[in-house]
Amino acid sequence: KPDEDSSIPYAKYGSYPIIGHLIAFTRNRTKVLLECHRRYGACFRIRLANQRFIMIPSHADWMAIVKNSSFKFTGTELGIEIFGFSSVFLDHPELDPDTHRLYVQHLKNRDGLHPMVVEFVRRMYEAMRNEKVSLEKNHSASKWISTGLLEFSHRMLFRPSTVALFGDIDTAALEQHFRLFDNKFHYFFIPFPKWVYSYFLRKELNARSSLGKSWQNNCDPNNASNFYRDRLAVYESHSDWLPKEEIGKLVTAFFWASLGNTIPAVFWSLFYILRDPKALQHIQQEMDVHLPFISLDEADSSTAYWTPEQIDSCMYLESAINETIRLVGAPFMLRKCCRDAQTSLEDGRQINIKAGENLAWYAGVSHFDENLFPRANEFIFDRFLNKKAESVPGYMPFGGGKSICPGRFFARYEIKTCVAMLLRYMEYQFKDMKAVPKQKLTRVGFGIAPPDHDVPIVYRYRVCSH
Ligand code: HEM
Repeated sequence: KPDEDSSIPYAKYGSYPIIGHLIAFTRNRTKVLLECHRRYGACFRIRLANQRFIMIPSHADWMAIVKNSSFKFTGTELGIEIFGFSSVFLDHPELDPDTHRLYVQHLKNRDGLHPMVVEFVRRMYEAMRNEKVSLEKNHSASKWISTGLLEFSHRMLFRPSTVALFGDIDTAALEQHFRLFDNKFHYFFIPFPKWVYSYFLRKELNARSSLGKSWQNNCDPNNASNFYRDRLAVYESHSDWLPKEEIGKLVTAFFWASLGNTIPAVFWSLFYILRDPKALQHIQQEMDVHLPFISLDEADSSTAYWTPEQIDSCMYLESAINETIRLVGAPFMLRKCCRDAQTSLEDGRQINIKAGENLAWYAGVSHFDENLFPRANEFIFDRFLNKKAESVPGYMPFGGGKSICPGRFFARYEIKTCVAMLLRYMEYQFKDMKAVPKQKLTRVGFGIAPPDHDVPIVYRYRVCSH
């Protein structure tokens, strides 16, 4: 376009007329962006059908953009596209600071998070004990159970996480709708005309609206987290303009955010850790020191389960999970320029951005930068040992700036608990140790993509958990 900054080149690599980089992106977006970064340097343009983006590959340059108030995070607009929010939210920006205050109070704060983690661990024990007891009743406790590692991760996380956050609700009813919507989630990012959704994604649209309705019907569940209660109270305080139907959509968005990336993160963490004998040895050793032995058979309401502090002490486990998330966590981060602006790049250039232009950063480029992460393609379980992942340059699987994922601390506790519980209470075998799945390509860029196919495993509960 004539008034755009001509010093920002259009990346010809992988581009076709009209659709731009869409096909190359569908095939392998990490490869395209790494190659464009190599050819065009610190700033270039790409096009995905009718959407155009200025890519900023360096995380240091991106951090300058995130701090610049001319570039806005368009969360509400994304919510309209993905979760069908009404445009009424655009006229009520006051909901945003209220929501972020609750994130700080409950999710980003050690004291606020504590009861939710404790509840999650308790629910996890409960789920495992129930499964073990029912297997024993059927006299099949010693039999190996065949499943897929992704399915296993889903089952491990779904109920304990949902009830820890939202209280005693019928998770089975939500589960089918979640699976349907989640499976096609990525299509809702593409601004197709409305008829495309109603025609091709009708089941998913129905699943999304069923989720919204079930939150409306479950507006005060027992044992909900303080976070959820306070959140509902905030919505209530805006009831003069916020209808119940929209509240259902807001909760659906949070519900998806709490699971959509965490289930694949559990899968990949188990996948990498369980297949790395050295990682396993270190993690088992620290678990023996820090996580007390609680028999699944004896656990009851008076049991003192693993505490967040005990889980915090498992440093190798923390490092291995951070490393897993480096390898598979590759969100696109977006900002919209709201007034003509300038920004300086690390290479000394100044670029001009016009109001309305979109900027994007992609974690996959930094996470595989050999200068930042030597032997970047390898899983090095102790890479993050004694490091605060948050301050490692270029490490941004949870985004950055104001819109950074508020659930990242809770997610880490969840993943650590899942891995530790499996190691403590189960025996497992991979059917094929050599098979390495790829990430589901259409999902890459939205956080953590699940594998393109499930990995067969067998498992059974240990006879004696002491
Ligand atoms: C490993 C698991 C997870 C990953 C990789 C992840 C990643 C992300 C990313 C990349 C974003 C967007 C950041 C941006 O655009 O700057 C995000 C946003 C968000 N995440 Fe997570 N997330 C995870 C788990 C969770 C959990 C467990 C929760 C809730 C308990 C959660 C709640 C949210 C919410 C509410 C937002 C939107 C924040 C806003 O509106 O500003 N996430 N997450």
